[in-house]
Amino acid sequence: MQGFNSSAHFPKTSPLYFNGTSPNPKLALKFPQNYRLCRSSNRNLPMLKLLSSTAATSCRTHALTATTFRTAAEPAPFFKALSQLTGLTTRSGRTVGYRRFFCSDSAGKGDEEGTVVEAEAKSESDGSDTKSSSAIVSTNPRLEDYLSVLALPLPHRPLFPGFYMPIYVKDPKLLAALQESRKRQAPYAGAFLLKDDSLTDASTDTEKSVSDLKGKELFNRLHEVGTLAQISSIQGDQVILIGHRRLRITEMVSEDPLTVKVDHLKDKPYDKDDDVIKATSFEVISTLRDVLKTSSLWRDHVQTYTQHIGDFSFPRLADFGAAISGANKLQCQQVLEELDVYKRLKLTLELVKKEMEISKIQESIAKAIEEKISGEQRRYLLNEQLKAIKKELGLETDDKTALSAKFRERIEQYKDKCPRHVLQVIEEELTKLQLLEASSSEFNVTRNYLDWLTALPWGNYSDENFDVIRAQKILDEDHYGLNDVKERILEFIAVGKLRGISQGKIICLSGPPGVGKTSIGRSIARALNRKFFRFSVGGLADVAEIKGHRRTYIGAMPGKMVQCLKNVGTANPLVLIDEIDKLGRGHAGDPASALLELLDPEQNANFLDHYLDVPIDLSKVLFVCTANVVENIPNPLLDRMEVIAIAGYITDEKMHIARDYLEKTTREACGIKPEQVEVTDAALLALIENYCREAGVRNLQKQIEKIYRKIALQLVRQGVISESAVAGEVDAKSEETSSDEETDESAADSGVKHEGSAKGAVRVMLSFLESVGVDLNTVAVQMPETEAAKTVKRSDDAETAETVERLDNEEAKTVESLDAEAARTVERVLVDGSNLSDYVGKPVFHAERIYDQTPIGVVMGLAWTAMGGSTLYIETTQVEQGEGKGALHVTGQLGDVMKESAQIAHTVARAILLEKEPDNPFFANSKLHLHVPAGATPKDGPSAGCTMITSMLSLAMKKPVCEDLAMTGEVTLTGKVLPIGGVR
Ligand SMILES: Nc1ncnc2c1ncn2[C@@H]1O[C@H](COP(=O)(O)OP(=O)(O)OP(=O)(O)O)[C@@H](O)[C@H]1O
Repeated sequence: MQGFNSSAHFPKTSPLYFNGTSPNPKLALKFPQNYRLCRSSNRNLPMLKLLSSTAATSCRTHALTATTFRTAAEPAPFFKALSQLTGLTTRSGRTVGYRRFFCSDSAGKGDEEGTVVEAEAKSESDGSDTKSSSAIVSTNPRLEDYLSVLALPLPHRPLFPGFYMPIYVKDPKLLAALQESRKRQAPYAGAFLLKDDSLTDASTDTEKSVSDLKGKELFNRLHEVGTLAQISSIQGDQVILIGHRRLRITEMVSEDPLTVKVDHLKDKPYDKDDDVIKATSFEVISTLRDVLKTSSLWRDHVQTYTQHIGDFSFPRLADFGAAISGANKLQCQQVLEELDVYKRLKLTLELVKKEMEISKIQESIAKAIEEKISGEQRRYLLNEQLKAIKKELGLETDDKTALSAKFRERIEQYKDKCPRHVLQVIEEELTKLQLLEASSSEFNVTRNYLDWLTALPWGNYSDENFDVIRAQKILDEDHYGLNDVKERILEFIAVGKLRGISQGKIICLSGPPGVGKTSIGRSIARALNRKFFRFSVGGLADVAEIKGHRRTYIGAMPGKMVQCLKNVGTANPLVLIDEIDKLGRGHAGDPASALLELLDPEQNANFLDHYLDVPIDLSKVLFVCTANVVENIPNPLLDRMEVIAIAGYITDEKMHIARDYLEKTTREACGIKPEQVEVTDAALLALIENYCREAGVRNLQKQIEKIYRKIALQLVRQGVISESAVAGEVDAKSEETSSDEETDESAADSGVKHEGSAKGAVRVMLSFLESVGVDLNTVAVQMPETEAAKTVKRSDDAETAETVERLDNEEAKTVESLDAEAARTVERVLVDGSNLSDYVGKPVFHAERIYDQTPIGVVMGLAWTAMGGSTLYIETTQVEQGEGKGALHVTGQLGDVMKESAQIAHTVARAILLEKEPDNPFFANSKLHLHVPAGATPKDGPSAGCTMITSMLSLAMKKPVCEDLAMTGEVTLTGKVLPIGGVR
């Protein structure tokens, strides 16, 4: 124990070796299990080679115990390098402390054979005074005696000498063999990297599949070069291995568990003073140092290494670099297989350089993210500071205060009219708002709620107009006819005038499309001076659309009525509920029932919207609904409505509407002046009869728009042509004018000449005055000048003014005449029956009159169609005659009802004939064929009954029916004609 600091205490821990030296069993007899002695060959200082107590599973190092330090005065080169590498400084003197280096001399050994025995032997041969006990003699085999070892497959990375590695052994036989060998004091095995299976994906080559490999198969999959591994501990199926020296498999000994014969490999001899090797190793160290600066992971590795490595050498450095690099297993295996130290160092250098690049990228990524985060934090902080400063200076109140102030200001205007309970709710919500955190979701809910609550026009009504005359004027202005509707509105106004207030009512306008239901609604609002709001409920299936969502839902909204009130800003608007007969019915409740609450005058004074949650008064709202088919309106709703039917327009009404309303508005919309166009009555009539036969006027309006658009284009085109013609003429005229100007210039010249003669006369006069002795110095100077100037001026001014005036007049005349000419060229566009098809295309409908004279057995009937109605013929002919052949055959795509009604007609006609001509056996002996053209159009209904009877009787009695007579009506079996509906 000479030279050994016996005062040091070492914890007894499991022996995990990082130094690559084998634990000497001899020593184990003398020293505590977890340390052993070596010495620095330089100064013969005993060196305690600490055996790491690092727990294999946690990779934590606990072995921080007393070791001796080398003095700083004699630092070995690698010691210095690695001292820098770890960033730790050594303390000079033989201080007992944390071990941070290893003996550089041992590097010269170039192999991990530096066992204690050898170290002792070496120290003895060096003649050092530190003597180990040579009495300790090993009875166990030395490392090189292990020539046949169990082969352990390593799936992920090779094991480098000096490193430990935990592996999991799933194969129970192999595990038992390992345990057995441990017991036999020969805890060594061979660890070999597994080759990738060419058939399976490397990533699926899991531990399990590794354990499935056995015998020869496993043998073939092992890399030849591996590591002699000490089995440090076995816990369950976890085996901790410590790498010692390189091995090469020579042959297989036994299959299960796989045992192989091995050669122990030694590094090729090298010159440790070789400059290239030194330089390469320095480069490896310096690169490692660079990586260390950025990678904390590496720092741990290096620290562990420097703490526990015993023999520093070039080969060891190469192994170390490769082992801690993130290189893939094949690259690591390459390093393991390389026995040439210089080449191994080079390979390692490549790997650590790559690592360096990766760590640089890692650093830049980390930096970028850090910068981003810190930038956002900074901005947030600054914003908060800014807010605080502004608040302190009184420049800005915080969000909450500003919001509360806004809401208070809004409600201030309705304070007197707003119901008390609403004011109370608003106040409560405002208080709540102040207490809530601005970033919380509840804050947003409250803010939105207050926004809606304060935006409604509480008690704000528009001034109603009770002037019946004015209202009538407005209604007539916008719509022709519709007297029922107009009358009802005037009644409503009259009642309102007498009572002083108007009550909300529900009017339902029903009728075919395009008869003006929607547009009259707008007109009524105008006549009553109410705000207008329209919403269509066609296809509406969600009750929430009417009653609103509950506030608890994300994105909750109030219903349509609340939206309407906010929109119009008054509490008594006219609300047009369009297409009420097309209300949808979905899973989300029954919208018809929700509308009931909205429309019912009994209930809507306290209409409760789910979102708003405070009752609102809708009793002053005038509801107007529109529907195409009244029968489709849910009964409870229909009950509460006052239905006004608009039947559709007859041709005469359509003519008026087209002439006085549609044409006017379309003309204005197209920017055409009334005098520029004329659409004749014949054209309008043709348009109505041959193009637009529907009950409403929407299609008629479209056709008129079509005509006017075409006229507009025609006018613009003509305008362009005549403009260019005018421009041509103006050019010609201006040329003429310029030649006139030239003439005037010559006239001006003659003026000058004239002026010249005037000046001559003055001169004669002056010489005369001189001759009579008058001192005319001044006079003479002034006189002729003044005179001359005056003369010249007069002549100049007069002439020029005259010329200009003349020219102006001429130009004005030219422009005027050209304008007139242009106006003449842009002619009035005339649309009449003959050119109507140029504007609207070929007629859609043709005259239905097929016969000028209806033959026997043919009668004209009336039919109801979606367009309103039309006429059709019913024809009957005799097919066969003979005793008892009486029968009826019907064609023309007739529905069941119509077929039945044909049978009834046959029976009734027979009865009538029997009554009128008892001797006529026509029906009994004739097979009849009844047809209703056009065969492509499906027809149904009972109302053709009387027409069919007439047609059959006409045939039976051989009498034609009057050609301008049409009929319709269902007939009973006894011959009674039932009343019809829907005909105006
Ligand atoms: N009596 C009329 N006088 C003047 N214009 C009319 C008249 N009737 C309808 N119109 C015009 O016809 C056009 C179509 O009318 P509107 O859209 O109101 O029809 P509607 O009955 O509401 O149809 P739908 O049932 O399809 O909604 C409007 O431009 C309207 O001005």
